[in-house]
Amino acid sequence: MRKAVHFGAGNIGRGFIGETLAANDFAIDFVDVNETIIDALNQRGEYTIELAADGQEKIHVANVDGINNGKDPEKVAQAIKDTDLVTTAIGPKILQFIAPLIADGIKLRQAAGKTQTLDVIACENMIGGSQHLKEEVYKHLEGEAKDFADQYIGFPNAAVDRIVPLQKHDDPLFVSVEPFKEWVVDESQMANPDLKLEGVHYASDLEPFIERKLFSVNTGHATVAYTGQTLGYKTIDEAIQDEKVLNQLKRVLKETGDLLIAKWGFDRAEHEAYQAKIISRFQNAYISDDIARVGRTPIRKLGYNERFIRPIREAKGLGLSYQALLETVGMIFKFDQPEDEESQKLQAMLKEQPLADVVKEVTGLTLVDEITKVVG
Ligand SMILES: NC(=O)c1ccc[n+]([C@@H]2O[C@H](COP(=O)([O-])OP(=O)(O)OC[C@H]3O[C@@H](n4cnc5c(N)ncnc54)[C@H](O)[C@@H]3O)[C@@H](O)[C@H]2O)c1
Ligand SMILES: O=P(O)(O)OC[C@@H](O)[C@@H](O)[C@H](O)[C@H](O)CO
Repeated sequence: MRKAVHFGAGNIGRGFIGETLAANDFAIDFVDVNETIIDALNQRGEYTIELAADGQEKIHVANVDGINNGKDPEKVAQAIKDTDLVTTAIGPKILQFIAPLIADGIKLRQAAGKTQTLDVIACENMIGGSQHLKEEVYKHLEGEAKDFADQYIGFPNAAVDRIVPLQKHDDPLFVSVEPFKEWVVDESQMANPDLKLEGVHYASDLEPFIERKLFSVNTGHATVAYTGQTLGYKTIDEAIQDEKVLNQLKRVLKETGDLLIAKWGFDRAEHEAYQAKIISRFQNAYISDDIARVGRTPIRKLGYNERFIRPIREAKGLGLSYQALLETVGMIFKFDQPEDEESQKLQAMLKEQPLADVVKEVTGLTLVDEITKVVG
């Protein structure tokens, strides 16, 4: 049986990556700092996924265990030494913290003379996720270890799509997921192109896929969250029932759709069908997804290359409309969730600094005037 090391035994980690790896006959070492989840994985060696749809089909994932990287970092490096594949779904901001562990694993492979090529796939909602992880890992490698990594380790970018809300069950491993799933990997960046997973699409160029996903699913999802929050809703399914929210979602998708079609030449009818599918996924009555989750880490979501600012910049560059995107950006600045550290940081910045300075700092943007108008 082949082995995989997966960082992040959270919602998408167990709810999608774990399912796909198990279906491809991998034994999985999940790495996480959540002790409850790691202990449960080690005690049971298996868990259950439920599809949130009519019939509520169950999928069984076996041959799993857990490593707590907070307590046992050496064990993680050893696991990487012996593995066939590394994946992550841990959050873009956390990649820098797991990078030293991956570097240590690469050094052990080098010391053991292990020349079997290995791919490290970051399954995060970000453009260039695996290549960003590579940069972080390389900060902990030098000399021959770097040469070894250049030769034998790949960091292919990826796009992963499946809505997995926060889980509220007695069983800490049970995970309810939407039936839809899409995982795309950049084949051109792979070190081991012979290892292909059933259920994963390998593309020669990931960029159109990741932009289509991030600027449709995630820009749209966040729009429902931020518009919903301003109207007092707590979950995506209840917010989207409000015509004002649905209308804002459609306006935003029209703008990102026009941009994606202009940039990548997508067929308009196909893209509109893709958008309609996304709206129906947000409306899934079997899923109750908290606005707090979907809107989480608003400073990250306001980033220069993220789901709002990048399409705004690019639409402006092409002379296309971005008014609805701009309006949603205005709402992000009002996202005030006591349990979200970034939201609290943003609110504190808004109290302490002039609005234009905050806008510039978080978006890295020169369109400060336009944004301050919609926030103000
Ligand atoms: N949930 C979704 O619908 C979904 C879909 C596609 C992509 N994603 C992306 O996947 C990533 C994870 O999202 P999620 O929803 O599964 O989040 P999550 O919070 O459910 O899972 C993240 C896991 O990482 C663990 N973690 C945090 N810091 C860690 C550290 N330093 N070391 C080890 N483990 C650590 C947490 O304990 C948690 O179990 C994000 O980048 C997200 O954008 C999520
Ligand atoms: O994970 P984030 O914070 O980047 O975005 C929140 C949600 O939009 C996201 O997790 C979606 O559920 C997911 O990307 C669907 O594929």
